[in-house]
Formats: sequence, structure tokens, C-alpha cells
Amino acid sequence: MLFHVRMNVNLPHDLPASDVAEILQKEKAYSQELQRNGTWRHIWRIAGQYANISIFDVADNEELHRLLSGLPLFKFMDIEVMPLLRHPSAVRDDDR
Ligand SMILES: O=C(O)C[C@H]1C=CC(=O)O1
Repeated sequence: MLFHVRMNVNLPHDLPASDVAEILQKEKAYSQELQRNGTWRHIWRIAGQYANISIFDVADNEELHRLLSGLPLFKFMDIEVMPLLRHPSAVRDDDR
């Protein structure tokens, strides 16, 4: 199942720089592992915002929730999820 996910990151300004660096390093590794195994299909930065638009390919809502809530930045994010299904006019075979 495909999901469109928007993540807005709100890091507290008083978080020590060393904590921020550690969280971001963990977040990058977590994200890149899921990208390499095909679960996190796409990620784009939203220009001018500390936010991204991502496409996840997971078995079900439960898996998506587990993966999103495991993000090292999870407690600093507002996340919006939109479930996607194949459009009847789609021509690409991987749009499902
Ligand atoms: O930078 C972000 O958009 C937040 C998060 C998502 C992947 C990652 O490496 O960081």
C-alpha cells in the first residue's frame, strides 16, 4: 500500500546542538535504510520549509504507524498521512 506522508519538523530552539546532531544522524541512517529496502520510496524537501514529502510502500496502516513512530525525530514532527490507490488512468506499472 502506498502512502503520501508530509513531515513537518519542529526542533525546540533550546535543544543542545550535540543532541540535535545525534538525532539527525540517527534519523538519516533510519531513513536511508528504509529507502534502500524500498519501503520509503521517495523523499523530497519542500522548498523553504523544514519539511518533506515522502512516499511509503508498506503492507498496511499498522506497518506505516510503526515505521513513522520509530523515526528518531518523531516527537519533533507533525505528520500528515494520505493513503493512495491506483488511479484508473495511470500508465505506470509501479503506481500501486
Ligand atoms: O529532514 C527531514 O525532512 C526530516 C527527516 C526525514 C528524513 C530525514 O533524514 O530527516
